[in-house]
Amino acid sequence: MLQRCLDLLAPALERPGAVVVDCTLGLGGHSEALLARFPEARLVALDRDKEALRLSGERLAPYGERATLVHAVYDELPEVLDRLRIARVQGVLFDLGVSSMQLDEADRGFAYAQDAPLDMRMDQTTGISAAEVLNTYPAGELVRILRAYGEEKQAKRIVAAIVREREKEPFSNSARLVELIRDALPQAAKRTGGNPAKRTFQALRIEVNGELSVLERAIPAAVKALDVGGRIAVLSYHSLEDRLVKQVFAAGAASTAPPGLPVVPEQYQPRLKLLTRGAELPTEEEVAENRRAAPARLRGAQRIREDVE
Ligand SMILES: C[S@@+](CC[C@H](N)C(=O)[O-])C[C@H]1O[C@@H](n2cnc3c(N)ncnc32)[C@H](O)[C@@H]1O
Repeated sequence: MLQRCLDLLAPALERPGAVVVDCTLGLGGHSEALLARFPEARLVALDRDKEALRLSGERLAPYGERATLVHAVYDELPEVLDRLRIARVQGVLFDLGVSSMQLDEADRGFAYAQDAPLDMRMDQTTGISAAEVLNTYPAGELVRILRAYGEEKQAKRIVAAIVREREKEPFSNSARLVELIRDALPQAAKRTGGNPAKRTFQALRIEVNGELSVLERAIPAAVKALDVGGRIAVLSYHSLEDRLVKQVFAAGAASTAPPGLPVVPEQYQPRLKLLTRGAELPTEEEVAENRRAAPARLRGAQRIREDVE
């Protein structure tokens, strides 16, 4: 889907002095593709994970001053652009979720397939770990998180088992949680939806990193940073993220005029034009090449009007 992101952003970036922000640098694959495809553009790339910045810094070193890498959470985009004295940008890309590096490095605790300390913080310099969430949150709060962020139908059952177990001994590693979930679920629930621990792990990761609240602030901030004509592309990997992106784009693309006006004045006109019909999905070939791309959803929009303050 990288190619489609690049095509979607292209009309805004094929000009001298264009600035594109990669809000989710990761290992720098998308950033490198942006620099290669748009030779006249400057890249600003953010990641909250210092290890990602270190690795992609080496990868992007050949691009010299065209690439500026910043350790930041993506809802800090307005402050980052202020510091760099960049007033407006022509493109923004989000490739949400965790990177393959984070999943593959067992000791980060994101993967349910390997035993590791239950950390799950993307920025290991701040915040609380997944183990602390499991060991300290009240049962009702854990049920809410599993339902809201994991869409886990068996939340009550799983949380009852967690609370029972943590009283005997606090959680520290992933294998014990995976085993507990497998034992807690009824047979029928185990047969559907892949690994039974998948939804709980997703929910914990979202809670630990405050992912949805950060995204809720970041997408409108990114739209606001766009120049008129500028474009934004967002790749999301679960329905909660995609729903949020869809809502922000739909609100921007709608007129805010009160009903009954014969002519819609400028301040009520839409600020965004949608560039994708619904969400675009990966092709069969893309999924065959990379199984982690299977749940991807791409949405794009173009800024077509200034805000009227
Ligand atoms: C799916 S990966 C991006 C992979 C990247 N496109 C590449 O080509 O390697 C998502 C990255 O976004 C980072 N990330 C997730 N949430 C973030 C946030 N709120 N602020 C900044 N970075 C974030 C993660 O640390 C991770 O490195």
